Amino acid sequence: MATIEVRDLARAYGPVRAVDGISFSVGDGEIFALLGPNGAGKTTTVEILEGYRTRDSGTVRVLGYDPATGGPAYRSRIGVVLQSAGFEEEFTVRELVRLQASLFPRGHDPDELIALVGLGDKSGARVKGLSGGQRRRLDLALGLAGAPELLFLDEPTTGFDPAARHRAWQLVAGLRELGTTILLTTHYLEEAQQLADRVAVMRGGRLLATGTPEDLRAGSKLPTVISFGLPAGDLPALSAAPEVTGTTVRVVSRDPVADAWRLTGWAREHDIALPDFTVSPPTLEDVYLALTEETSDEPAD
Ligand SMILES: Nc1ncnc2c1ncn2[C@@H]1O[C@H](COP(=O)(O)OP(=O)(O)OP(=O)(O)O)[C@@H](O)[C@H]1O
Repeated sequence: MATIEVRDLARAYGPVRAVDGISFSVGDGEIFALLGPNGAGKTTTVEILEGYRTRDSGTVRVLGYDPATGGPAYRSRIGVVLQSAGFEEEFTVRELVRLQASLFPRGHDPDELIALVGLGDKSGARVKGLSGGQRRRLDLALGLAGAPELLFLDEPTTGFDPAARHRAWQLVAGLRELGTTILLTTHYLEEAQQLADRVAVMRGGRLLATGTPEDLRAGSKLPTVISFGLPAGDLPALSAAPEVTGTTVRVVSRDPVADAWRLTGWAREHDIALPDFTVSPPTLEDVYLALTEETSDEPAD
């Protein structure tokens, strides 16, 4: 059974159709990323699923509950990591995590959790002395404190340095091993590509595409780009005309396997170096940009 089941969900604020009839489901143990530009309707959707906002129409089932009426029984089974939780600044990290864990029937061990998010050496520090990235890690520890079956992660690594981001990714991957279902929103496409089993791209309150990152890339029809340092000698015929910028050659290939084969064969035959030879298929970011730029803000009915 799906952990999250959303059918024809809609919510307007006055004339703004923030969520305009979307349907999707998230399977048990799946990591699902909701992507989209500012104002796409992600937060509205997520907050309806969390039970913090009302909907105008549509059906929503999460862990078998309707979040609008699930009350404390529902809330005790989910974890929420907000973009900017307001903390009690005078508390220490350990005090806050202990307090949060004590609110749930089967909370995690606070010290283990603090170590898990990499705040072990800050356990006794007051919140007011934490850096922005350390606060986000504390957000994560607080979201996990109740050992939730379903975790809502809203832009979990905004403000993280690269090492902290990789740690957070490992942490989320570890949660997957534990079977936690995760609904993630992020503006980092690499994060979605790394973590998500499936992604949904949203804009103007609607879903533009849903699928695995690989499905979206394969379905995008975006080209693979072959690039290399400008070699001596005339290049062989390729599926598209090479573009030369400075000392770099770029081929927006229509047939990457054949072009790579022709180029490498030609280079070996003539003993020519192809420095930095790279074959780059479209990334999730390329697909996302193509999807969201193609579509106007006001989808026609
Ligand atoms: N409480 C509100 N009152 C009025 N309009 C709102 C309210 N909350 C959101 N909106 C509007 O609804 C639309 C969707 O907003 P939402 O916050 O759901 O988008 P988002 O995808 O989460 O954006 P971001 O990436 O910036 O967080 C926007 O046009 C926004 O201005």
